[in-house]
Amino acid sequence: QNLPPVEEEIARTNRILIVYLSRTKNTEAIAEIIHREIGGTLVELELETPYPEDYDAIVAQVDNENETGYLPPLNTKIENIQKYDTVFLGFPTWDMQLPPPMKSFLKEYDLSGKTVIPFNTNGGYGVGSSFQTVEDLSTDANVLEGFSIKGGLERDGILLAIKGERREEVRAEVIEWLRSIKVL
Ligand SMILES: Cc1cc2nc3c(=O)[nH]c(=O)nc-3n(C[C@H](O)[C@H](O)[C@H](O)COP(=O)(O)O)c2cc1C
Repeated sequence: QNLPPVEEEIARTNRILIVYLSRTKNTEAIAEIIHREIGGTLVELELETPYPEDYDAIVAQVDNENETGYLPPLNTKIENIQKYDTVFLGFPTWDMQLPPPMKSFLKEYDLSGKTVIPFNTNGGYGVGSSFQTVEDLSTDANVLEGFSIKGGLERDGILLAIKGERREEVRAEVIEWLRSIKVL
């Protein structure tokens, strides 16, 4: 169709979905930066039964879920996943893996034919197997190069690290990445 520029821009942003999981809000900061740059629908993944607040308790639970392959049921429901052609997926590294709720999301929703773009924060140990698992579970999707950056390290009492001046530095890196994958 030949839409005028403003309508074309609205149609484009209507097809972007940004889904993220975040406990201490580092990944949320990245999601917000992306959203401010390119628009779209921003959705935080919520569980039917939230994880425990206590750090040792969540570590133990996630370990167990990873070992058994348990997929925690989601409270979040995406209406009309078909209307999106680009899906950003944001998550922290947990147990050097993709967090179980993101595995639940990818099992529940069919992203075939879409462009999938992962982004991640971690405690300094990298993405582990998480980006590979996004590839493996996004059947017939076009998975673009992801973005990863150091966030907090709850183990050492560092919760939200992507704030203030650091957030502005990170914003510049996110913009550079969005340009490099040609979505900006
Ligand atoms: C249960 C749990 C497991 C974690 N496992 C890892 C890990 O294996 N490697 C790592 O670098 N960071 C690990 N972290 C740290 C987080 O990846 C890091 O703090 C991230 O920035 C948190 O993102 P958020 O603020 O969006 O929740 C873990 C944190 C939690 C809560």
